[in-house]
Amino acid sequence: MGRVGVLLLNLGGPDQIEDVRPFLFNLFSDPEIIRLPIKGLQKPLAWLISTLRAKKSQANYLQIGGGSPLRKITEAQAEALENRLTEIGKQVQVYIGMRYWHPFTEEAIAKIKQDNIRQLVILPLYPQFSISTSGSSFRIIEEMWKEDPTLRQIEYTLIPSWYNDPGYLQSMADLIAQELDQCSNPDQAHIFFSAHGVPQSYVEEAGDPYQREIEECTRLVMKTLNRPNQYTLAYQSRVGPVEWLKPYTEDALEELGSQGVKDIVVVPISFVSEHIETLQEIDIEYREIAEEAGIANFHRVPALNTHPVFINSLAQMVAKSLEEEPTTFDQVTHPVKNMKMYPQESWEWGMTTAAEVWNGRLAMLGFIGLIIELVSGQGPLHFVGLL
Ligand SMILES: C=CC1=C(C)c2cc3[nH]c(cc4nc(cc5[nH]c(cc1n2)c(C)c5CCC(=O)O)C(CCC(=O)O)=C4C)c(C)c3C=C
Ligand SMILES: [Fe+2]
Ligand SMILES: [Fe+2]
Repeated sequence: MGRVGVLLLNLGGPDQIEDVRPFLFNLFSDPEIIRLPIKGLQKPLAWLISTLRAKKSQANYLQIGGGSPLRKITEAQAEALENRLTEIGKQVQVYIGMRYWHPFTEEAIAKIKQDNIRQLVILPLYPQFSISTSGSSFRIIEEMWKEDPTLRQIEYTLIPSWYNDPGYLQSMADLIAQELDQCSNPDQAHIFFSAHGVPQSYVEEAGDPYQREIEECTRLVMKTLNRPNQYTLAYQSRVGPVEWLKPYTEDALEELGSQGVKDIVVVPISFVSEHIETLQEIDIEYREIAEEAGIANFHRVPALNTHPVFINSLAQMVAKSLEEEPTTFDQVTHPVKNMKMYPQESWEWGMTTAAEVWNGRLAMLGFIGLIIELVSGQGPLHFVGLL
């Protein structure tokens, strides 16, 4: 057996404030994030939205020190995983491939080639699969594989999602229990799972398994926790004009407040590191909404980061995956039958409901409106909440 590697996939985040706009441009250039029916519109629209959104997004990053902690945390996770793998007798090199910022997935793959890795485990740091996250990363890797015969000589296995892994569930339950025990009346506190949202159409039209995996994951975390607390699942971080998975976090908080709930413990469930949506959105924005709704005691469970039980669970998944038969990307970029990744034949003008909806949306926004917005800073994108 030749050299062995693990490729950790993650989203990436701006390291400093100047990175915010180009980071947003990369994000909105991804057809798995904004699904446009015409390829040629993707880059101009990404340029427009990233330029218009940059100010608001920068203000949020400034509230958490001017950049995302994601790179440092992911590096610490990679190092901890490598050490744990060594302890269990596996000599493995761990690489980090971010989708929208440094170190990019392309850079990681170049190093993997250079280091002459013969066997590779591809492990997204997203517990649940979504077309918009793991799916998008798998797609660009698949494209690199198709174009490069040297890469095709690497044997690889891929772990599409691991929301039901017992070690992961245990580490989540441990952190929740610790936070509950800081409440004055631990059994009375309401556990509030806040998952990152996706547009409803991903689940309903494109067959994204994300919602099902999130629901199953929260159920399993509660089972592992084995406490009598009530719990709620809601979805945060909606952007843009379309409907996202419901209930929205802000609505669910208000509802709990009106029911007289006084203590909540918020659990970020779709991401394993601290990042802008835990440190800014939950800790600042949602805390304020909760307090205004009368929820006096707002607790938040920290992200897993380098929790030893969690790192060990990743090491065990890698060790198990190394024993498995090598796979092919097609098996994995389509973990669910009939799930629609981009590009697809049916994403043609007027051919599908999705395309029709987009035709309507684009017509509705209108390029004139976009120009008004650019010049005045006020217009349709403000109105629909993209900015
Ligand atoms: C499982 C987690 C995530 C899903 C699912 C997801 C889908 C998704 N996101 C956007 C738009 C944006 N996401 C942004 C930042 C961001 N997204 C995630 C995770 C998921 N996104 C993380 C962890 C981060 C932050 C990284 C960091 O800097 O720490 C942003 C930029 C920030 C902002 O301006 O608000 C946007 C925009 C869409 C449209 C989408 C599903 C289609
Ligand atoms: Fe996101
Ligand atoms: Fe956000």
